[in-house]
Amino acid sequence: MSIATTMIIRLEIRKSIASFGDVASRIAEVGGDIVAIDVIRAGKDVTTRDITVNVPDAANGEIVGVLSDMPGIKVINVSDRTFLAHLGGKIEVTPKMPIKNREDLSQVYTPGVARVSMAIHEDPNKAYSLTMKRNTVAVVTDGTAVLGLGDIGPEAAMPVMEGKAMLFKQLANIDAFPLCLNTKDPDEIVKIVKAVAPGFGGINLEDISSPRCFDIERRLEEELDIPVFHDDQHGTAVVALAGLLNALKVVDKDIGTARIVVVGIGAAGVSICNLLLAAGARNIYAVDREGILSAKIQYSNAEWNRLAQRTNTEGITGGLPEAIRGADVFIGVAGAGILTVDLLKSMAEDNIVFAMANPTPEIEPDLAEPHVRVLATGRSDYPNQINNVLCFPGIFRGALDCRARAVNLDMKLAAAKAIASVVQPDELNEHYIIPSIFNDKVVEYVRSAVIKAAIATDTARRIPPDFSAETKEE
Ligand SMILES: NC(=O)C1=CN([C@@H]2O[C@H](COP(=O)(O)OP(=O)(O)OC[C@H]3O[C@@H](n4cnc5c(N)ncnc54)[C@H](O)[C@@H]3O)[C@@H](O)[C@H]2O)C=CC1
Ligand SMILES: CC(=O)C(=O)O
Ligand SMILES: [Mg+2]
Repeated sequence: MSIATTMIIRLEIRKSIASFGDVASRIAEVGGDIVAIDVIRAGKDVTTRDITVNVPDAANGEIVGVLSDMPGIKVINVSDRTFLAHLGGKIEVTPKMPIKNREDLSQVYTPGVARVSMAIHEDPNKAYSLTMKRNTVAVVTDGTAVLGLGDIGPEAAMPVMEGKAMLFKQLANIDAFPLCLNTKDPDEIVKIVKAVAPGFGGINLEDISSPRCFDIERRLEEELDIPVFHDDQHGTAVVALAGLLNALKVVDKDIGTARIVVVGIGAAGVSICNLLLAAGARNIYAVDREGILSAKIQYSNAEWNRLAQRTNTEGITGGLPEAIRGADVFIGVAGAGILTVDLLKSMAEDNIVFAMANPTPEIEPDLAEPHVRVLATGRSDYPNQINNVLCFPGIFRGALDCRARAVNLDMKLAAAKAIASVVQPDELNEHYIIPSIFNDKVVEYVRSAVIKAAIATDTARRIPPDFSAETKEE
Protein backbone atom coordinates (compact mmCIF):
# COMPACT_ATOMS: atom_id res chain seq x y z
CA MET A 1 0.00 0.00 0.00
CA SER A 2 1.38 3.45 -0.87
CA ILE A 3 0.12 6.94 -0.04
CA ALA A 4 -2.89 7.83 -2.20
CA THR A 5 -4.86 11.00 -2.91
CA THR A 6 -8.49 11.02 -3.95
CA MET A 7 -9.10 13.40 -6.85
CA ILE A 8 -12.31 14.36 -8.59
CA ILE A 9 -11.60 15.15 -12.24
CA ARG A 10 -14.29 16.79 -14.38
CA LEU A 11 -13.81 15.88 -18.07
CA GLU A 12 -15.46 16.63 -21.36
CA ILE A 13 -15.27 13.67 -23.74
CA ARG A 14 -15.85 14.41 -27.43
CA LYS A 15 -17.51 11.18 -28.45
CA SER A 16 -16.38 11.16 -32.08
CA ILE A 17 -12.72 11.18 -30.96
CA ALA A 18 -12.50 9.43 -27.56
CA SER A 19 -14.51 7.14 -25.33
CA PHE A 20 -14.77 6.69 -21.57
CA GLY A 21 -13.01 3.35 -22.03
CA ASP A 22 -9.93 5.20 -23.41
CA VAL A 23 -9.96 7.49 -20.36
CA ALA A 24 -10.26 4.56 -17.96
CA SER A 25 -7.33 2.77 -19.61
CA ARG A 26 -5.07 5.82 -19.40
CA ILE A 27 -5.96 6.34 -15.74
CA ALA A 28 -5.16 2.69 -14.97
CA GLU A 29 -1.82 2.98 -16.83
CA VAL A 30 -0.61 5.69 -14.42
CA GLY A 31 -1.74 3.69 -11.38
CA GLY A 32 -5.08 5.44 -10.79
CA ASP A 33 -8.07 3.52 -9.42
CA ILE A 34 -11.50 4.82 -10.51
CA VAL A 35 -13.86 4.64 -7.52
CA ALA A 36 -16.87 6.62 -8.84
CA ILE A 37 -18.21 8.04 -12.09
CA ASP A 38 -20.93 10.70 -12.28
CA VAL A 39 -22.44 11.89 -15.55
CA ILE A 40 -22.86 15.65 -15.29
CA ARG A 41 -24.19 16.26 -18.82
CA ALA A 42 -24.82 13.80 -21.62
CA GLY A 43 -24.86 15.81 -24.90
CA LYS A 44 -25.10 14.47 -28.45
CA ASP A 45 -21.42 15.12 -29.20
CA VAL A 46 -19.89 15.73 -25.80
CA THR A 47 -20.42 14.14 -22.37
CA THR A 48 -19.24 15.71 -19.16
CA ARG A 49 -18.30 13.38 -16.33
CA ASP A 50 -16.88 13.65 -12.83
CA ILE A 51 -14.46 10.82 -12.27
CA THR A 52 -13.33 10.11 -8.71
CA VAL A 53 -9.91 8.50 -8.78
CA ASN A 54 -7.58 7.22 -6.08
CA VAL A 55 -4.15 8.21 -7.29
CA PRO A 56 -0.81 7.22 -5.75
CA ASP A 57 0.84 10.43 -4.49
CA ALA A 58 3.70 9.87 -6.89
CA ALA A 59 1.29 10.12 -9.84
CA ASN A 60 -1.10 12.85 -8.78
CA GLY A 61 0.65 15.51 -10.85
CA GLU A 62 1.03 13.17 -13.79
CA ILE A 63 -2.56 12.04 -14.17
CA VAL A 64 -3.97 15.43 -15.13
CA GLY A 65 -1.23 15.93 -17.73
CA VAL A 66 -1.84 12.49 -19.21
CA LEU A 67 -5.59 13.14 -19.55
CA SER A 68 -5.12 16.67 -20.93
CA ASP A 69 -2.86 15.28 -23.65
CA MET A 70 -5.52 12.84 -24.90
CA PRO A 71 -7.21 13.83 -28.17
CA GLY A 72 -10.92 14.53 -27.64
CA ILE A 73 -10.53 15.05 -23.87
CA LYS A 74 -10.76 18.39 -22.08
CA VAL A 75 -10.01 18.55 -18.36
CA ILE A 76 -12.45 21.15 -16.96
CA ASN A 77 -11.62 21.01 -13.27
CA VAL A 78 -9.60 18.99 -10.79
CA SER A 79 -10.33 18.86 -7.10
CA ASP A 80 -8.49 16.95 -4.47
CA ARG A 81 -10.73 15.65 -1.65
CA THR A 82 -8.10 16.31 0.97
CA PHE A 83 -7.86 19.95 -0.13
CA LEU A 84 -11.67 20.22 -0.28
CA ALA A 85 -11.81 19.07 3.36
CA HIS A 86 -9.57 22.01 4.26
CA LEU A 87 -11.45 24.77 2.41
CA GLY A 88 -12.01 27.65 4.84
CA GLY A 89 -10.35 25.71 7.66
CA LYS A 90 -11.63 22.75 9.65
CA ILE A 91 -12.92 24.24 12.92
CA GLU A 92 -15.10 27.15 14.05
CA VAL A 93 -16.39 28.74 17.28
CA THR A 94 -20.05 27.99 18.02
CA PRO A 95 -22.07 29.76 20.76
CA LYS A 96 -23.70 27.47 23.32
CA MET A 97 -27.00 29.41 23.18
CA PRO A 98 -28.64 31.77 20.70
CA ILE A 99 -29.09 35.45 21.57
CA LYS A 100 -32.77 35.83 20.67
CA ASN A 101 -33.86 38.99 22.46
CA ARG A 102 -32.75 41.94 24.60
CA GLU A 103 -33.01 39.91 27.79
CA ASP A 104 -30.63 37.26 26.44
CA LEU A 105 -28.36 40.04 25.23
CA SER A 106 -28.26 41.75 28.59
CA GLN A 107 -27.34 38.45 30.27
CA VAL A 108 -24.59 37.18 27.99
CA TYR A 109 -23.26 40.65 27.22
CA THR A 110 -23.43 44.00 28.93
CA PRO A 111 -24.78 44.80 31.51
CA GLY A 112 -25.20 41.25 32.93
CA VAL A 113 -21.75 40.09 31.99
CA ALA A 114 -20.21 42.81 34.16
CA ARG A 115 -21.38 41.14 37.37
CA VAL A 116 -19.82 37.89 36.24
CA SER A 117 -16.56 39.65 35.42
CA MET A 118 -16.50 41.27 38.85
CA ALA A 119 -17.12 37.90 40.51
CA ILE A 120 -14.04 36.55 38.73
CA HIS A 121 -12.08 39.68 39.62
CA GLU A 122 -12.82 39.00 43.28
CA ASP A 123 -12.00 35.29 42.97
CA PRO A 124 -9.94 34.43 39.85
CA ASN A 125 -10.61 30.73 40.49
CA LYS A 126 -14.16 31.37 39.33
CA ALA A 127 -12.75 31.61 35.78
CA TYR A 128 -12.91 27.81 35.89
CA SER A 129 -16.66 27.75 36.53
CA LEU A 130 -17.80 30.89 34.71
CA THR A 131 -15.71 30.84 31.52
CA MET A 132 -14.57 28.39 28.91
CA LYS A 133 -11.15 28.10 30.63
CA ARG A 134 -11.82 24.72 32.25
CA ASN A 135 -12.44 23.01 28.93
CA THR A 136 -10.06 24.90 26.66
CA VAL A 137 -6.55 24.08 25.50
CA ALA A 138 -4.18 26.20 23.40
CA VAL A 139 -2.37 24.23 20.69
CA VAL A 140 0.79 26.31 20.38
CA THR A 141 3.38 26.00 17.64
CA ASP A 142 6.04 28.09 15.96
CA GLY A 143 5.93 25.89 12.86
CA THR A 144 9.56 24.78 13.18
CA ALA A 145 9.11 20.96 13.23
CA VAL A 146 5.75 20.31 11.61
CA LEU A 147 5.28 16.54 11.41
CA GLY A 148 8.46 15.41 9.66
CA LEU A 149 8.23 18.36 7.24
CA GLY A 150 10.61 20.58 9.18
CA ASP A 151 10.52 24.36 9.56
CA ILE A 152 7.64 25.25 7.26
CA GLY A 153 6.39 28.26 9.20
CA PRO A 154 3.33 29.16 11.27
CA GLU A 155 0.81 29.53 8.43
CA ALA A 156 1.71 26.13 6.98
CA ALA A 157 1.43 24.62 10.46
CA MET A 158 -2.22 25.71 10.75
CA PRO A 159 -3.81 22.68 9.00
CA VAL A 160 -2.00 20.33 11.38
CA MET A 161 -2.97 22.37 14.44
CA GLU A 162 -6.59 22.61 13.25
CA GLY A 163 -6.49 18.82 12.85
CA LYS A 164 -5.25 18.44 16.45
CA ALA A 165 -8.08 20.76 17.59
CA MET A 166 -10.66 18.63 15.72
CA LEU A 167 -9.31 15.52 17.43
CA PHE A 168 -9.41 17.19 20.86
CA LYS A 169 -13.09 18.02 20.28
CA GLN A 170 -14.27 14.82 18.68
CA LEU A 171 -12.42 12.43 20.97
CA ALA A 172 -12.48 14.26 24.30
CA ASN A 173 -14.95 17.15 23.88
CA ILE A 174 -12.17 19.64 24.61
CA ASP A 175 -12.23 23.03 22.87
CA ALA A 176 -8.77 23.62 21.44
CA PHE A 177 -7.47 26.69 19.62
CA PRO A 178 -4.51 26.68 17.27
CA LEU A 179 -2.05 29.45 18.13
CA CYS A 180 0.57 29.56 15.37
CA LEU A 181 3.23 32.02 16.42
CA ASN A 182 5.27 34.16 14.08
CA THR A 183 8.41 33.91 16.17
CA LYS A 184 11.06 31.27 16.81
CA ASP A 185 12.59 33.08 19.76
CA PRO A 186 12.15 30.88 22.88
CA ASP A 187 11.97 33.93 25.18
CA GLU A 188 9.23 35.43 23.07
CA ILE A 189 7.32 32.13 22.84
CA VAL A 190 7.42 31.75 26.63
CA LYS A 191 6.29 35.36 27.05
CA ILE A 192 3.38 34.99 24.60
CA VAL A 193 2.16 31.70 26.03
CA LYS A 194 2.30 33.10 29.57
CA ALA A 195 0.35 36.15 28.41
CA VAL A 196 -2.47 34.14 26.82
CA ALA A 197 -2.57 31.44 29.53
CA PRO A 198 -5.38 33.03 31.64
CA GLY A 199 -7.94 31.95 29.05
CA PHE A 200 -6.82 28.34 28.92
CA GLY A 201 -7.01 25.27 31.15
CA GLY A 202 -3.96 23.71 29.51
CA ILE A 203 -1.22 24.29 26.95
CA ASN A 204 -0.42 21.71 24.28
CA LEU A 205 2.91 22.59 22.67
CA GLU A 206 3.16 21.12 19.18
CA ASP A 207 5.79 20.74 16.50
CA ILE A 208 8.39 23.04 18.08
CA SER A 209 11.84 21.88 17.05
CA SER A 210 14.38 20.43 19.43
CA PRO A 211 16.38 21.26 21.45
CA ARG A 212 14.49 24.59 21.83
CA CYS A 213 11.32 22.71 22.79
CA PHE A 214 12.86 21.32 26.00
CA ASP A 215 13.71 24.69 27.49
CA ILE A 216 10.45 26.30 26.36
CA GLU A 217 8.41 23.55 27.99
CA ARG A 218 10.45 23.55 31.21
CA ARG A 219 10.16 27.32 31.64
CA LEU A 220 6.42 27.29 30.98
CA GLU A 221 5.93 24.41 33.41
CA GLU A 222 7.78 26.35 36.08
CA GLU A 223 5.93 29.57 35.47
CA LEU A 224 2.35 28.43 34.84
CA ASP A 225 -0.06 26.64 37.16
CA ILE A 226 -1.87 24.81 34.33
CA PRO A 227 -0.64 21.66 32.56
CA VAL A 228 1.92 22.32 29.83
CA PHE A 229 2.46 19.28 27.65
CA HIS A 230 4.66 19.05 24.59
CA ASP A 231 2.71 16.49 22.63
CA ASP A 232 5.57 15.47 20.32
CA GLN A 233 7.63 14.60 23.37
CA HIS A 234 5.27 13.10 25.87
CA GLY A 235 2.22 12.12 23.82
CA THR A 236 4.48 10.22 21.47
CA ALA A 237 6.43 8.61 24.31
CA VAL A 238 3.27 7.50 26.10
CA VAL A 239 1.89 5.82 22.98
CA ALA A 240 5.25 4.26 22.06
CA LEU A 241 5.49 2.77 25.56
CA ALA A 242 1.90 1.51 25.36
CA GLY A 243 2.64 -0.20 22.04
CA LEU A 244 5.93 -1.58 23.31
CA LEU A 245 4.40 -3.10 26.45
CA ASN A 246 1.95 -5.03 24.29
CA ALA A 247 4.43 -5.89 21.53
CA LEU A 248 6.81 -7.35 24.13
CA LYS A 249 3.98 -9.56 25.38
CA VAL A 250 3.41 -10.84 21.82
CA VAL A 251 7.07 -11.81 21.42
CA ASP A 252 7.45 -12.87 25.06
CA LYS A 253 10.35 -10.54 25.86
CA ASP A 254 10.98 -8.35 28.88
CA ILE A 255 11.41 -4.56 28.84
CA GLY A 256 14.27 -4.83 31.35
CA THR A 257 16.40 -7.05 29.13
CA ALA A 258 15.23 -6.07 25.62
CA ARG A 259 17.81 -4.28 23.51
CA ILE A 260 16.09 -1.13 22.27
CA VAL A 261 17.34 1.24 19.57
CA VAL A 262 15.73 4.68 19.34
CA VAL A 263 16.67 6.72 16.27
CA GLY A 264 16.06 10.46 16.03
CA ILE A 265 16.88 11.96 19.40
CA GLY A 266 14.79 15.08 18.98
CA ALA A 267 11.60 16.01 20.77
CA ALA A 268 9.98 12.58 20.42
CA GLY A 269 13.18 10.53 20.76
CA VAL A 270 14.40 12.16 24.00
CA SER A 271 11.05 11.70 25.66
CA ILE A 272 10.64 8.12 24.42
CA CYS A 273 14.04 7.19 25.88
CA ASN A 274 13.23 8.86 29.19
CA LEU A 275 9.82 7.21 29.52
CA LEU A 276 11.16 3.77 28.55
CA LEU A 277 13.87 4.16 31.20
CA ALA A 278 11.21 5.12 33.75
CA ALA A 279 9.24 2.01 32.72
CA GLY A 280 12.22 -0.27 33.40
CA ALA A 281 14.17 -0.40 30.10
CA ARG A 282 17.90 -0.92 30.74
CA ASN A 283 19.44 -1.45 27.30
CA ILE A 284 18.65 1.61 25.23
CA TYR A 285 20.81 2.84 22.35
CA ALA A 286 19.94 6.40 21.32
CA VAL A 287 21.06 7.23 17.77
CA ASP A 288 21.05 10.58 16.00
CA ARG A 289 22.97 11.95 13.02
CA GLU A 290 26.19 12.04 15.07
CA GLY A 291 25.90 8.34 15.88
CA ILE A 292 25.09 6.44 19.05
CA LEU A 293 24.96 8.77 22.05
CA SER A 294 27.89 8.09 24.34
CA ALA A 295 28.80 9.20 27.86
CA LYS A 296 32.34 9.80 26.59
CA ILE A 297 31.19 12.68 24.36
CA GLN A 298 30.18 16.14 25.53
CA TYR A 299 27.18 17.44 23.55
CA SER A 300 25.86 20.98 23.30
CA ASN A 301 22.37 19.53 23.84
CA ALA A 302 21.87 19.11 27.61
CA GLU A 303 19.18 16.45 27.08
CA TRP A 304 21.67 14.35 25.09
CA ASN A 305 24.26 14.59 27.87
CA ARG A 306 21.68 13.42 30.41
CA LEU A 307 20.55 10.55 28.17
CA ALA A 308 24.09 9.51 27.32
CA GLN A 309 24.66 8.86 31.03
CA ARG A 310 21.72 6.45 31.19
CA THR A 311 21.92 4.65 27.83
CA ASN A 312 24.51 2.75 25.77
CA THR A 313 25.78 0.95 28.85
CA GLU A 314 28.10 -1.16 26.66
CA GLY A 315 29.78 1.98 25.26
CA ILE A 316 29.22 0.98 21.61
CA THR A 317 30.54 3.39 19.02
CA GLY A 318 29.20 3.91 15.50
CA GLY A 319 25.79 4.62 14.04
CA LEU A 320 22.57 2.81 13.30
CA PRO A 321 24.19 -0.31 11.75
CA GLU A 322 26.23 -0.89 14.92
CA ALA A 323 23.33 -0.11 17.26
CA ILE A 324 20.71 -2.22 15.52
CA ARG A 325 22.78 -5.41 15.26
CA GLY A 326 21.08 -7.95 17.54
CA ALA A 327 18.48 -5.41 18.71
CA ASP A 328 15.04 -6.59 19.80
CA VAL A 329 13.32 -3.26 19.22
CA PHE A 330 13.74 -0.39 16.72
CA ILE A 331 11.86 2.83 17.37
CA GLY A 332 12.21 5.44 14.64
CA VAL A 333 11.25 9.07 15.16
CA ALA A 334 13.79 10.50 12.73
CA GLY A 335 12.59 10.63 9.16
CA ALA A 336 11.75 8.77 5.98
CA GLY A 337 13.87 5.98 4.61
CA ILE A 338 16.63 5.62 7.21
CA LEU A 339 15.92 1.91 7.81
CA THR A 340 16.81 -0.75 5.23
CA VAL A 341 15.96 -4.41 4.81
CA ASP A 342 19.63 -5.31 5.43
CA LEU A 343 19.52 -3.50 8.77
CA LEU A 344 16.28 -5.29 9.68
CA LYS A 345 17.91 -8.62 8.88
CA SER A 346 20.66 -7.84 11.41
CA MET A 347 18.15 -7.53 14.28
CA ALA A 348 17.40 -10.30 16.79
CA GLU A 349 14.65 -12.86 16.15
CA ASP A 350 11.07 -11.78 16.88
CA ASN A 351 11.99 -8.17 16.29
CA ILE A 352 9.71 -5.21 16.96
CA VAL A 353 9.83 -2.19 14.64
CA PHE A 354 8.00 1.07 15.25
CA ALA A 355 8.66 3.28 12.19
CA MET A 356 6.90 6.36 13.49
CA ALA A 357 8.07 9.24 11.28
CA ASN A 358 5.23 11.15 9.63
CA PRO A 359 4.07 11.36 6.96
CA THR A 360 6.58 8.87 5.57
CA PRO A 361 7.96 6.21 7.92
CA GLU A 362 11.60 5.18 8.34
CA ILE A 363 10.93 2.22 6.02
CA GLU A 364 8.10 1.46 3.60
CA PRO A 365 5.85 -0.92 5.62
CA ASP A 366 5.36 -3.34 2.72
CA LEU A 367 9.13 -3.65 2.40
CA ALA A 368 9.67 -4.18 6.13
CA GLU A 369 6.83 -6.59 6.86
CA PRO A 370 8.51 -9.85 5.75
CA HIS A 371 11.45 -9.13 8.06
CA VAL A 372 9.60 -7.97 11.17
CA ARG A 373 7.52 -9.82 13.76
CA VAL A 374 5.63 -6.79 15.08
CA LEU A 375 5.45 -3.72 12.86
CA ALA A 376 3.83 -0.38 13.69
CA THR A 377 3.84 3.03 12.01
CA GLY A 378 2.48 6.48 12.82
CA ARG A 379 0.02 6.35 9.94
CA SER A 380 -3.72 5.81 9.76
CA ASP A 381 -3.60 3.55 6.72
CA TYR A 382 -1.74 0.57 8.27
CA PRO A 383 -2.46 -1.66 11.27
CA ASN A 384 -0.85 -0.71 14.61
CA GLN A 385 -0.96 3.08 14.36
CA ILE A 386 1.36 4.46 17.02
CA ASN A 387 0.39 8.10 17.02
CA ASN A 388 0.18 10.63 19.82
CA VAL A 389 -3.51 11.11 19.03
CA LEU A 390 -4.06 8.05 21.22
CA CYS A 391 -2.74 10.07 24.16
CA PHE A 392 -3.31 13.81 24.06
CA PRO A 393 -7.14 13.87 24.10
CA GLY A 394 -7.41 11.52 27.10
CA ILE A 395 -4.48 12.96 29.02
CA PHE A 396 -5.86 16.50 28.74
CA ARG A 397 -9.42 15.30 29.51
CA GLY A 398 -8.09 13.80 32.73
CA ALA A 399 -5.84 16.75 33.57
CA LEU A 400 -8.63 19.30 32.96
CA ASP A 401 -11.24 17.33 34.89
CA CYS A 402 -9.07 17.08 38.01
CA ARG A 403 -7.60 20.55 37.40
CA ALA A 404 -4.09 19.12 37.51
CA ARG A 405 -1.24 21.57 38.06
CA ALA A 406 0.94 19.65 35.61
CA VAL A 407 1.26 16.35 33.76
CA ASN A 408 3.84 14.44 35.77
CA LEU A 409 5.75 11.19 35.14
CA ASP A 410 3.26 9.04 37.07
CA MET A 411 0.40 10.40 34.98
CA LYS A 412 2.30 9.58 31.76
CA LEU A 413 3.15 6.05 32.87
CA ALA A 414 -0.46 5.52 33.93
CA ALA A 415 -1.67 6.78 30.53
CA ALA A 416 0.64 4.37 28.69
CA LYS A 417 -0.54 1.39 30.73
CA ALA A 418 -4.15 2.47 30.23
CA ILE A 419 -3.78 2.61 26.43
CA ALA A 420 -2.08 -0.80 26.42
CA SER A 421 -4.85 -2.27 28.58
CA VAL A 422 -7.55 -1.41 26.03
CA VAL A 423 -6.24 -4.35 23.97
CA GLN A 424 -7.60 -7.39 25.78
CA PRO A 425 -5.26 -10.41 26.26
CA ASP A 426 -7.35 -12.57 23.92
CA GLU A 427 -7.24 -9.88 21.21
CA LEU A 428 -3.51 -9.23 21.38
CA ASN A 429 -1.50 -10.31 18.33
CA GLU A 430 1.17 -9.00 15.92
CA HIS A 431 -1.37 -6.89 14.05
CA TYR A 432 -3.21 -5.57 17.08
CA ILE A 433 -0.89 -4.23 19.75
CA ILE A 434 -2.45 -0.79 20.03
CA PRO A 435 -6.12 0.22 19.98
CA SER A 436 -7.68 2.29 17.25
CA ILE A 437 -8.20 5.98 17.95
CA PHE A 438 -11.90 5.30 17.25
CA ASN A 439 -12.11 2.94 20.21
CA ASP A 440 -14.08 4.95 22.83
CA LYS A 441 -12.33 3.13 25.64
CA VAL A 442 -9.01 4.86 24.87
CA VAL A 443 -10.00 8.31 26.13
CA GLU A 444 -12.09 6.84 28.96
CA TYR A 445 -9.26 4.62 30.25
CA VAL A 446 -6.58 7.29 29.84
CA ARG A 447 -8.70 9.95 31.58
CA SER A 448 -9.41 7.67 34.49
CA ALA A 449 -5.79 6.52 34.91
CA VAL A 450 -4.50 10.10 34.67
CA ILE A 451 -6.93 11.40 37.28
CA LYS A 452 -6.02 8.58 39.68
CA ALA A 453 -2.31 9.26 39.22
CA ALA A 454 -2.81 13.02 39.64
CA ILE A 455 -4.75 12.48 42.87
CA ALA A 456 -2.15 9.99 44.16
CA THR A 457 0.71 12.40 43.45
CA ASP A 458 -1.10 15.41 44.90
CA THR A 459 -1.19 17.14 41.54
CA ALA A 460 -4.99 17.31 41.30
CA ARG A 461 -6.70 20.44 42.59
CA ARG A 462 -10.19 19.01 42.23
CA ILE A 463 -11.74 15.58 42.65
CA PRO A 464 -14.11 14.98 39.73
CA PRO A 465 -17.60 13.85 40.91
CA ASP A 466 -17.15 10.35 39.45
CA PHE A 467 -14.02 9.93 41.61
CA SER A 468 -15.18 11.37 44.91
CA ALA A 469 -16.65 8.10 46.31
CA GLU A 470 -13.53 6.19 45.29
CA THR A 471 -11.26 8.78 46.91
CA LYS A 472 -13.20 8.87 50.17
CA GLU A 473 -12.88 5.10 50.51
CA GLU A 474 -9.10 5.18 50.08
N1 LIG B 1 3.87 8.87 15.31
C1 LIG B 1 3.80 9.89 16.12
O1 LIG B 1 2.92 10.00 16.97
C2 LIG B 1 4.81 10.96 16.04
C3 LIG B 1 5.75 10.97 15.06
N2 LIG B 1 6.67 11.97 15.04
C4 LIG B 1 7.57 11.96 13.91
O2 LIG B 1 8.88 11.77 14.37
C5 LIG B 1 9.79 12.54 13.60
C6 LIG B 1 10.58 13.44 14.52
O3 LIG B 1 9.73 14.35 15.16
P1 LIG B 1 10.30 15.32 16.29
O4 LIG B 1 10.98 14.55 17.34
O5 LIG B 1 9.18 16.23 16.66
O6 LIG B 1 11.38 16.13 15.43
P2 LIG B 1 12.76 16.76 15.88
O7 LIG B 1 13.17 17.64 14.77
O8 LIG B 1 12.67 17.31 17.25
O9 LIG B 1 13.75 15.49 15.94
C7 LIG B 1 14.16 14.75 14.86
C8 LIG B 1 15.52 14.18 15.19
O10 LIG B 1 15.83 13.19 14.22
C9 LIG B 1 17.19 13.33 13.88
N3 LIG B 1 17.41 12.74 12.57
C10 LIG B 1 16.94 13.14 11.39
N4 LIG B 1 17.42 12.36 10.40
C11 LIG B 1 18.22 11.45 11.00
C12 LIG B 1 19.00 10.38 10.52
N5 LIG B 1 19.08 10.12 9.22
N6 LIG B 1 19.67 9.62 11.41
C13 LIG B 1 19.63 9.89 12.72
N7 LIG B 1 18.89 10.91 13.23
C14 LIG B 1 18.20 11.67 12.38
C15 LIG B 1 17.43 14.83 13.92
O11 LIG B 1 18.78 15.16 14.03
C16 LIG B 1 16.62 15.21 15.16
O12 LIG B 1 17.41 15.13 16.33
C17 LIG B 1 8.92 13.30 12.59
O13 LIG B 1 8.88 12.58 11.39
C18 LIG B 1 7.56 13.30 13.22
O14 LIG B 1 6.52 13.35 12.27
C19 LIG B 1 6.75 12.94 15.99
C20 LIG B 1 5.83 12.98 16.97
C21 LIG B 1 4.74 12.02 17.04
C1 LIG C 1 1.82 13.08 15.09
C2 LIG C 1 2.62 14.27 15.34
O1 LIG C 1 2.35 15.02 16.26
C3 LIG C 1 3.77 14.54 14.50
O2 LIG C 1 4.09 13.75 13.62
O3 LIG C 1 4.39 15.61 14.71
MG1 LIG D 1 3.47 16.83 16.26
